[in-house]
Amino acid sequence: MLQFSHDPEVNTLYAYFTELEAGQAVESLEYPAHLLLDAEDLVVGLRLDLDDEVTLAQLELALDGEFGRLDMETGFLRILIPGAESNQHERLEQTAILDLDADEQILGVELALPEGFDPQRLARLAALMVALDEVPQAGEGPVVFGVDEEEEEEETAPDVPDAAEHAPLATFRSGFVALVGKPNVGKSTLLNTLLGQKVTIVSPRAQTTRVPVRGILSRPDAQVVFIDTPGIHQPSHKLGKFMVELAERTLPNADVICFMVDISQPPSQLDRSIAEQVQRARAHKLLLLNKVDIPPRRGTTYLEEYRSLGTWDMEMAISAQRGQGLSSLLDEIVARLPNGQPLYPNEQVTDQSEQQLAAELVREKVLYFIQQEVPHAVAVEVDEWETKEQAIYIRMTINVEKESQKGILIGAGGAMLKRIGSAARRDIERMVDKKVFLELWVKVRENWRDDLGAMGWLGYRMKDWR
Ligand SMILES: Nc1nc2c(ncn2[C@@H]2O[C@H](COP(=O)(O)OP(=O)(O)OP(=O)(O)O)[C@@H](O)[C@H]2O)c(=O)[nH]1
Repeated sequence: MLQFSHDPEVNTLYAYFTELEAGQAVESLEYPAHLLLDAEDLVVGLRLDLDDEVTLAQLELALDGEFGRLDMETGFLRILIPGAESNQHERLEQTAILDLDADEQILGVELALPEGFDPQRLARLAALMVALDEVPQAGEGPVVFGVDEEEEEEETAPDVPDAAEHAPLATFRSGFVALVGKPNVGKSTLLNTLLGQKVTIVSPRAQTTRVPVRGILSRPDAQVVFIDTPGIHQPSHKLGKFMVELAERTLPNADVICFMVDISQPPSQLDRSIAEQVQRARAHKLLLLNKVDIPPRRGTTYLEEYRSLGTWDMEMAISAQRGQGLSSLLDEIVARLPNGQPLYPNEQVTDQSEQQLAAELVREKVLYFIQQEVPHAVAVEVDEWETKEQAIYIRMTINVEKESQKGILIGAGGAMLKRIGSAARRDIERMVDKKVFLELWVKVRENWRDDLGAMGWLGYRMKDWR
């Protein structure tokens, strides 16, 4: 487990490798530390320069996860958030304090941040941040009691009043809102943040979303049915063609189209051609300039270039990841929906079943942990789902296209598959609120992405979307 807390009052970042309770940490050690940074100078992890005094046994918690790596030669312990890459680091002036328990296990680290440190540089850690209940006392270790989910939602999701009581139906609004754009601009992140829960998977890799996913937001005056679409791209196989076709099909039926772009990057040819398609639709058209939290390179903003891609009812700068600008966005969307009755029951949040989402969560972990092309060749099937009183037993097959991909997925001694399985299991448990036993198998289905029969078998069938 990896979690962080930030206490701006004492300008300290805490990283925990286990759930801590008051007084658990009884001893401490000090070592030089560095912040690990990504290409945008944002913190994605930390490095501790350990020495021989620290034994491997003491590092069990720090290394028992998808985040910790120890370089035996240098003694560098690197803690990196899943999916991140770091190519630079920043040495901290003060040594880090490692908190140890009675068994001398290293439980977590306290890092004094440099003076004037901009907390926005911790943005990448957002998903792993927990509330700090109490400023730790020296030697006592940080005190944390899990995430307060309600509080977390309030921070990110816009304030949506309880939908139990409707406005009179004559003034009630409802309709479909398509989220479209090229891969990786943040469409799925936006949907999850708007709904305050995960209904669609997210990854740093392009072409994560494969089929349209509906996310339903109900409030007293309106029901908005968002459609997260696959990123429109130049397809190189039948699966890609299927994904793009499904995304394009949402355009004619949408009441509002949110054309999403990544404002930290200049527009590409793909942005231009998607903008042209959007312009041809009859819907209201909003230009969403996402990722405003990323500082523009050399002060350049691409606002004018994006603006000139079409005629927009409105443009809005947002950060889907941090929830910035989303309340006003929601109001602007609702104002453009037609009068109409709710399309789904109030309590329904998505059209995805738990089984579909669980399979997607497994694919999400593959996208996080495995490099190169392999994740794109993966399709996950649920073979068995048996709900007992206390637990759910799930068996899934991860399909790949080649034997070599199967090898990568399983990893040495099955290590990679284990890693994927335990990360996915944790997420599925959170979703179903039950203990989960997850069994994963890997199977080769040669070139399934170019085989319509196999695609259909794996759930990518055009007639299901007519
Ligand atoms: N800095 C920053 N990153 C973001 C923001 N929104 C999304 N991201 C990141 O951008 C990457 C892509 O996000 P997704 O939501 O999967 O993008 P998508 O447009 O749905 O991608 P496809 O499924 O490939 O079409 C992920 O690593 C997100 O964490 C944002 O507002 N700011």
